[in-house]
Order: sequence, then C-alpha cells, then structure tokens
Amino acid sequence: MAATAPMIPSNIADNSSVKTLAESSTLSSVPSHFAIANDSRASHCDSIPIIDFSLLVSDNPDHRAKGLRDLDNACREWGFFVLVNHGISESLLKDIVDVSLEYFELPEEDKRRYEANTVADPITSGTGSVITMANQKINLWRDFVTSYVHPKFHCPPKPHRLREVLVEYSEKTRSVVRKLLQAIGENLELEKGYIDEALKLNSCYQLYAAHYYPPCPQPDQAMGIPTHTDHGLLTLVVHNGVAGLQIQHNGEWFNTNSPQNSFLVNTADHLEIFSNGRYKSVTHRAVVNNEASRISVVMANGSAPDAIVGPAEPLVERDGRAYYRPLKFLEYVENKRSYQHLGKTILDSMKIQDDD
Ligand SMILES: O=C(O)CCC(=O)C(=O)O
Ligand SMILES: [Fe+2]
Repeated sequence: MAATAPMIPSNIADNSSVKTLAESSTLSSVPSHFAIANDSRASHCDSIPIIDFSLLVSDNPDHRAKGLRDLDNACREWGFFVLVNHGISESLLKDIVDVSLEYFELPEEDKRRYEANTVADPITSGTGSVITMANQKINLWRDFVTSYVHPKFHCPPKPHRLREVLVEYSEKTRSVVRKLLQAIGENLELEKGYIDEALKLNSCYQLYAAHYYPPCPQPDQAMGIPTHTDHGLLTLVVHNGVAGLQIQHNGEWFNTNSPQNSFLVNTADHLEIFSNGRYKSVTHRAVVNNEASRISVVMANGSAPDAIVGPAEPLVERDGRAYYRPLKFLEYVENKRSYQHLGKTILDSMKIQDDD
C-alpha cells in the first residue's frame, strides 16, 4: 500500500510559520508541501580563506599588501571568506542576532502583517518558498524577515529594540563593506574612487534579512534555502553558532562555520559582473538539521538602486570585450527575485556568449 503523504497536524493553522509547525509535539515528519528530497552532504575544509580586516586598513604597507593579496585570492579562488578583526563589537553582533530572534518569537499576527508583500515592498516576512520547474510551489524550512535599510531605512516596528540595533548595525556593516570594496578596487587596478563613482556607493543598496531555521524531523526531506547565488556585491552573514551554510567550490560542497565575532562574506552576482568575471559569485545553500534552531542575519550590499551595473570599463578595455550585459541594479534584483525557480539563474542570462 502506498504511504500517505504526511499533512500538517490538525491543531496547526495551514498558514502558520515553520517555527510554530516545528514546535508542534505531534510533528514527526515533513508535511508534503515542504518536501524536497535533497542530499545535503558536504565536506569539512580547513582551507576556507580567512581575511584579517585589520591588515587592509593598516598603515604598515607590508601588512596592507598582505591583506590585499589574501583578499584577491579569496575572491578569485573561492568567492567566499571568513572576515576577522573587522572592528565591529561582539556585543553589537550578539544584539542583532538576539533581536532578530525576538522578531520570530512575536505572535503570528505580527509576522503575518508583511506576508502578502512583494519584492517591491520595503518589508517582507513569512515562510520561504520556491517554484519547481514543474511550476509547483514548495515551502522551505525557514521563516524570514527582510527590510531595505539603505539608501532609505525601513524596519518592522516590533520588536521595539530592532530599529535601534539595526540602525547601528547597518551603518557599521556598510562602513566595513565600503572598505572591502575600496580594497577590491585596488586589487582590480582601478583608479582610486572609480568603484565608488561607477556604483554610486554613497546611495548604496543594503538589505537586512534574518532567517530562522527550526529543527526539522527529516533534514534530508526539506531545505532551508536551495542552491543559489546572491544579488549585489558582497553579502555579510552572522549566525547563532549553529552550522547550516554550505558553499560550492570546484564542484564540491563544503560546510562553513565561523569563529565567534567573525563574518561569513560571499562575493555576489554584481561583483562577478563588475569584475568582468574575475571574481565568481559563489553558489551556496542553507541546509537544516534535526537538533537545534539556526538563526542567521544577512546583510546584502549592492550599488545604488539606480546605478547601471555592468563590467567596469577599464577591465573591458583590458580584456578586449565585456562578458556580461549591463542592467540597472534594481531591475536585476527584481528580476532575480521573481526568477526563483529551482535550477535557473538570472546571472547566466546576463552572460554574453561568444556567438551572441
Ligand atoms: O542562512 C544563511 O547562512 C545564508 C542565507 C542566504 O544564503 C541568503 O540569505 O541569501
Ligand atoms: Fe544567499
């Protein structure tokens, strides 16, 4: 006899958060509309690059040169690194994770307020989902909240402490990202200030996203975030110490983890485009486990919303051609978000093939 697909326990509303669902004492398997069979095996790797931010801002030319070299290698080889000694206090990192957790602990009706919102709205919240190639909607094992925090600052009104912490956190992370981008400009041998002007970084786009991945009774039957790349230039991630982010490197999957008080940083689609393909946007995913809740706080950093992001002119000259089409940053982001079908990427559609 065929097994019956597990349903949501009868005491849980159909549109409840995954957090509420996972906390139900009667849940022993993944309900069918969450089911994505997946192989989330990944290896441990000791050679994921560690970038010491203090070297990049050092007055000592030898230290700075080493910092620049390490950063260039990390962006070229991995598109991913662990950033240490960044100067943002441990208490602020703890506060942003704690207050984001408080958001997910709000009553369901507070979180549902932004549920119907689309990518055009400044704040969205709900349970993640994807559309399969067969046009079927599948829920992900993840609740989320997102809010645009720059050039204009938006923030959910609850929990009350979120605004104060997020204002400070977004300012401090933007400053770190700006310095990383200056160093990247130097590594790409662009004139000082070129990257700031070309991407209009004074009005840069910054998105706060917090994800809550509750323990899952069958981790191989559900996904936190399926394989993807990020839009923007650089993404900064902090989390509550529970592992779950995996990156792809040379076709193999690796688990990531970070020492306390560090950021996981990945290069994203617009840096690949801007660098004319020198730096690759890293493919990654978030997997779930059956033991502990994971919470991550992500800051996606891009150019100004109205900046046209294409390959940097001096690099096109050096390479003899552009490898990507230019597109307004916001248009790219909106297209990408509405493109969230499993197995397709908008970055690929931006590549100029030899026979184009
Ligand atoms: O939860 C994480 O560590 C990663 C989240 C992520 O990849 C994203 O928000 O794009
Ligand atoms: Fe991501």
